[in-house]
Amino acid sequence: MKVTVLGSTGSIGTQALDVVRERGWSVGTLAAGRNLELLAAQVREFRPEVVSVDASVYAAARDRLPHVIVTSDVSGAAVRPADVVVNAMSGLIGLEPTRAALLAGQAVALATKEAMVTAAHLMWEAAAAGGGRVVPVDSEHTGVYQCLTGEHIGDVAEVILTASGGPFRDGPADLSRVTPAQALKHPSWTMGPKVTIDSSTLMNKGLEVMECASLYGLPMTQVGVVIHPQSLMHAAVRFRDGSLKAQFGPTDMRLPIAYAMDAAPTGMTHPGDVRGTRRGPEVAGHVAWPLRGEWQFRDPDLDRFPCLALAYRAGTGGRLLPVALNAADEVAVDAFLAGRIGYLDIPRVIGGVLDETPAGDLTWDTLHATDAWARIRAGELCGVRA
Ligand SMILES: NC(=O)C1=CN([C@@H]2O[C@H](COP(=O)(O)OP(=O)(O)OC[C@H]3O[C@@H](n4cnc5c(N)ncnc54)[C@H](OP(=O)(O)O)[C@@H]3O)[C@@H](O)[C@H]2O)C=CC1
Ligand SMILES: CC(=O)[C@@H](O)[C@H](O)COP(=O)(O)O
Ligand SMILES: [Mn+2]
Repeated sequence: MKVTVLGSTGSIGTQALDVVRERGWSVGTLAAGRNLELLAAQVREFRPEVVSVDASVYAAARDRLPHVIVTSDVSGAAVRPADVVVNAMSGLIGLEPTRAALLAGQAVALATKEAMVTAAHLMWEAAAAGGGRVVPVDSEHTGVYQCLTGEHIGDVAEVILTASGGPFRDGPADLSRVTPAQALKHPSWTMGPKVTIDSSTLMNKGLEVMECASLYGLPMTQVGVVIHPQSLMHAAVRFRDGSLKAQFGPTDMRLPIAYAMDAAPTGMTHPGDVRGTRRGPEVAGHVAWPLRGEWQFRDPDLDRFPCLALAYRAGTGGRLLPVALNAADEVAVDAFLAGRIGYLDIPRVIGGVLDETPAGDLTWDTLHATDAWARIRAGELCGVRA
């Protein structure tokens, strides 16, 4: 199998290449941002024909990688011939390459949750127009996909996504003095900085509720969240007869990545279009992972973690609110990591932006205009400490 990995130097990207190595697949195209050191090592090992890098390091990349075609056109990289395209870019920058890949009829293993959060119907339109297919990489959404395999989407009563609860699930009571270093200590997963901070505020789970509704064509009211500190159950689906099916697995993203790569060529062309897949061989020695210990489940505390409520608000309101929420969150998380705002300013900034988001329908033009506006407004609100 020939693979493209966008965001190859990140947490998901490097693990996708672990799967490629373990399975003996080949790599045709890699896209990274600015980490030329790691990209050069990946080029030496996997020998892609083309690499894409962020425009700011294009000249340096050409000097450093003379034996490979270098571009800064990541959407162009996304449409190059491949059996599967793994999109592991973080943030809204991953949107255009996802759309380009779907329009070009690619099979996409999609980690970039922002695509389905902000622009689901534009993604599905692109898939319909170009013949592209998509399977989610996100651990909860592959869990839902696997639970839905062989079922009828009309029989779903509720989907439940698990959340670890993040590093502050049991304290401190006062979150106002939380530091970036504390928030970056995820209790169960090792991930990139943006998604790790989002996990600590429960915004990650809020984005995932929206992602789930978009992928499976469900209303927000049918997607719930439960805190499960062990991060071993990833999702469950409750059916109308009262039966509950759950997906469990070790906390290792290589399993969802491998599953999505196997499933993408027969993946979804429209919401809820779950076909399943023949599973590939054992991933990272996990077949015998032990069923031991205590597994706990409890409700999330929306007062302590207002980001989750903000995400439900944006997802339920729909239209341009998810775009504004996503942009405001990206700006607020950056500002928190840079020490410019406090931890509790994150929901304050996002809520302020949502309050002022103009009404309007989602198109590519309104998406980009709203994203640009929300980033500016969030930046202004970051300058104002509560
Ligand atoms: N990490 C995880 O376990 C999980 C992540 N996800 C989702 O997957 C996505 C990726 O997350 P994660 O891997 O943690 O993020 P990281 O921050 O670790 O990685 C982001 C990747 O995007 C690359 N990138 C930045 N700019 C560009 C560009 N212009 N062109 C191409 N690539 C670029 C970065 O490159 P560079 O470093 O070279 O600048 C890096 O390779 C997110 O949407 C996240 O929510 C979902 C479930 C689990
Ligand atoms: C691995 C994965 O899918 C992450 O999105 C994970 O869900 C983050 O952990 P939280 O449950 O703390 O958000
Ligand atoms: Mn997840």
